[in-house]
Amino acid sequence: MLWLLLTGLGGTAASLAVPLVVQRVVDGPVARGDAYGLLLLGALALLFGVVEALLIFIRRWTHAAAAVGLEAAIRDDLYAHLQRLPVSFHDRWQSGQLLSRATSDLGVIRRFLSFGLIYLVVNTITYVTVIAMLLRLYWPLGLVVAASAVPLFVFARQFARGYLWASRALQEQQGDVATLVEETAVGLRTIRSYGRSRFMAGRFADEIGELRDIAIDKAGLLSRASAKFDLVPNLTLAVVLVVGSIAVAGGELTIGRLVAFASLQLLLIWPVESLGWIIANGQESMTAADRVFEVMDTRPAVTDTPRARTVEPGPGRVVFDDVHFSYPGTTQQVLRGVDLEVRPGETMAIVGVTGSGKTSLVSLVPRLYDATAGRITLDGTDLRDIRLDCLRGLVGVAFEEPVLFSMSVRENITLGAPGATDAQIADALAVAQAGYVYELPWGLDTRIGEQGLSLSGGQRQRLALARAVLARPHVLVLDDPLSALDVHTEALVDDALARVLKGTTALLVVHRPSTIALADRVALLADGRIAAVGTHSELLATVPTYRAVLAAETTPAHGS
Ligand SMILES: Nc1ncnc2c1ncn2[C@@H]1O[C@H](COP(=O)(O)OP(=O)(O)OP(=O)(O)O)[C@@H](O)[C@H]1O
Repeated sequence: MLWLLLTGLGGTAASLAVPLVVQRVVDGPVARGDAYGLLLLGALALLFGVVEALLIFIRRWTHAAAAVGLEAAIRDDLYAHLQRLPVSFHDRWQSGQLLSRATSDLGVIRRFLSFGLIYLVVNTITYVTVIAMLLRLYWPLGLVVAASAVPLFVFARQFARGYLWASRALQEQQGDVATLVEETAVGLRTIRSYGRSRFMAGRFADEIGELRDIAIDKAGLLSRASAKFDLVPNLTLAVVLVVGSIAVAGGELTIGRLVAFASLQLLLIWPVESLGWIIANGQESMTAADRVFEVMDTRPAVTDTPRARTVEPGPGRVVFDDVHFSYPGTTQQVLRGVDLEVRPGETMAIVGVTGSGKTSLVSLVPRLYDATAGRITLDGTDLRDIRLDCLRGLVGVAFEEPVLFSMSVRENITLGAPGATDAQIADALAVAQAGYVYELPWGLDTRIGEQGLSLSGGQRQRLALARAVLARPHVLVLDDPLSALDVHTEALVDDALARVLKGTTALLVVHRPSTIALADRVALLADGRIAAVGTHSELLATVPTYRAVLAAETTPAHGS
């Protein structure tokens, strides 16, 4: 950046020197008919020209590395920050808006840092220097040129205000379009199967149309402002030429001085003309920076407390102690005083009607969210007192919606256990009944498509289950991980899973009675509290609500 600035200033100084040489050429060698003097001054002008060209070359050469380097560094910070932000942040934000901030907004900022900002500094210094030189050459005309800054200032202010609004609108709209593209790509099957392709295309056309309209309005603002900016120096030049010629005729000014004056003034045309573009670029990057900082300034809500420490794996007792929970930014109390003890090595099934808060309850264990009141302990230590990376190493999770990344099968499975051997992977795959991966074209090294879309729902769930099991977690959280499996495969997985669950403390959100059989005990969640805890048969015999919940969950699952 320093190189950019120094070469920018050096180049401008060289170009400003040329008119002063011209003045001396006209008033000296040309007036006297001195050929040798002309050659000398001509060579000097050439030297300045060469120096300017060299500096421009260095500036262009260094600019890419500086600007692209800055952009990459900011993008890196933004991505790292997004990883630290809690799940609740991502619940609230459309991914397209994040995408446009990480891509197009950073591009706008880069353009400003590499061009706009440099030209703003260089052009301002050029402007002030030229005005000072003009005042020195012939002050009455110098004052005329200086006064032309007043209308420029007024136009610039008007333009800046209008443009700020338009830039923000354009960037928001770009985010909305990115969101729509992302949603369409992810939901393509649903859109196709409902025959809504044309409807979605129409919606996209509307959004794109709005983007186009804002962009055209914005371009209109810039072109109107540029025309005004253009007019001012050209009108001033006309005044200078007329008044200057009269002054030369009256003997107050030499021709050489007038030529130098006019040449210097021509050097002002570019800084003034570029003003519109620089302001536009500045306003765009200001709104882009605002948008990036909306993300950067969001403090991660789930973080390590100063007391947080690394703990050694203990027996694995998980205790919920009067746990209350509402999602950030909402008033609805999802959990209202949950008391539950999961004993070491025990598998506890969580059962409740749809929307009763089962997923919310188990999300608190790996601290995807923090309880709003009460506490959860692991072997007697409050979860908030365990370092996050340690806690997440101890707790393995598989959710109903399995997310697979655009990587090989092996990389997907070993996400939580990067050093796992092939034998360990084979064991995990066997538990999850996911042996089908060996039949894929490149076996474990097969790259699976975006979100594993080339696999079936059941296949994806089994991979996600293998991933959770492979990490040999101390506490396993399984949120209905078998919902997409057919009855036969589920039975096979259940058998294998039963062996894994034997030695592990587990929380299992389940709907189907067949999976409940895996659990040692069952907790019934109702009205944000644990209404009953016991073995499946105890609850069946003594708790009518339990029977009702299971009946309600079983009916659609078995399609009868
Ligand atoms: N990210 C979120 N932000 C705000 N509210 C949420 C969020 N996720 C869930 N909720 C609300 O919290 C309540 C409990 O949802 P949760 O997903 O925990 O229920 P569940 O028992 O797991 O349901 P299901 O059996 O259908 O999976 C619901 O009323 C839901 O609307």
